[in-house]
Amino acid sequence: MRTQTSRCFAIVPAAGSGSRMKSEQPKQYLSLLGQPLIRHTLAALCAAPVIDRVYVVLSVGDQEWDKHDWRPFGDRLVPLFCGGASRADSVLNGLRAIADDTSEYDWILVHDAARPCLAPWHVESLVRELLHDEVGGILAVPVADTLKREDSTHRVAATVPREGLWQAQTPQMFRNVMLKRALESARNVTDEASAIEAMGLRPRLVRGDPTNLKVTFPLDLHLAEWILQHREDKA
Ligand SMILES: Nc1ccn([C@@H]2O[C@H](COP(=O)(O)OP(=O)(O)OP(=O)(O)O)[C@@H](O)[C@H]2O)c(=O)n1
Ligand SMILES: C[C@](O)(CO)[C@H](O)COP(=O)(O)O
Repeated sequence: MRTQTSRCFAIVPAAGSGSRMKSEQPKQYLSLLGQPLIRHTLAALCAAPVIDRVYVVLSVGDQEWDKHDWRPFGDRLVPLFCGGASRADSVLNGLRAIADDTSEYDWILVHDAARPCLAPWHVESLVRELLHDEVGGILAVPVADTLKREDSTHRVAATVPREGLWQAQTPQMFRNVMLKRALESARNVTDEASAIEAMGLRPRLVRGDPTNLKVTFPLDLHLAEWILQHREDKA
């Protein structure tokens, strides 16, 4: 799955505050099956043979990282204390921080710290589908529900056709140089693909599944727990 000229690296933005979780701790450190949530995320990425190294972007003032033992991951895991004001800023700061250790044509897989249920097959499908792609792409799932647009009174203004609509997930995989250029000129993007699209390019959609959920609201923590427990039961 590798080419001789380019390697794959992961960047994990983990400098958010998790305001929608309404918890005292940043959500990436909340306990999930007895471990910090982010540990599940990093373990999944560090276990992927196709990924050379995992860089985790933490906020400059992170008080939690050093309270945990990360030695089992060895030098496959590198913390960078350079998070920014937005997710896009954190990713861009991370890319700048690793510039000397990566080449322009290496692949970068950006994955939210807040998606702890990443499975080996998610990473394998993404890399297999995109390794020879000119643009890169993202994991995503087709929208399954009927979509409604609201009016100002919370009544249905319209039913929006869902054909061709997908929900973006992570990892999002792009060439180092292209991603850096895209994020340097991007404004208010919530994912890497949006920055690439703004350059006139069209990222590929690689089908994932809903188990790779983002922990955003308190209920999601319970869903993530259930997913991981049942996946472990199957192993
Ligand atoms: N300035 C920021 C904001 C977000 N993130 C990271 O981006 C990922 C996805 O963002 P989201 O789920 O929105 O996390 P938060 O910004 O922490 O949550 P909220 O929007 O509820 O505050 C998370 O892993 C989060 O830590 C980041 O690295 N730097
Ligand atoms: C990148 C992302 O996970 C795709 O679904 C998502 O956009 C990031 O979350 P945010 O809440 O928009 O920061």
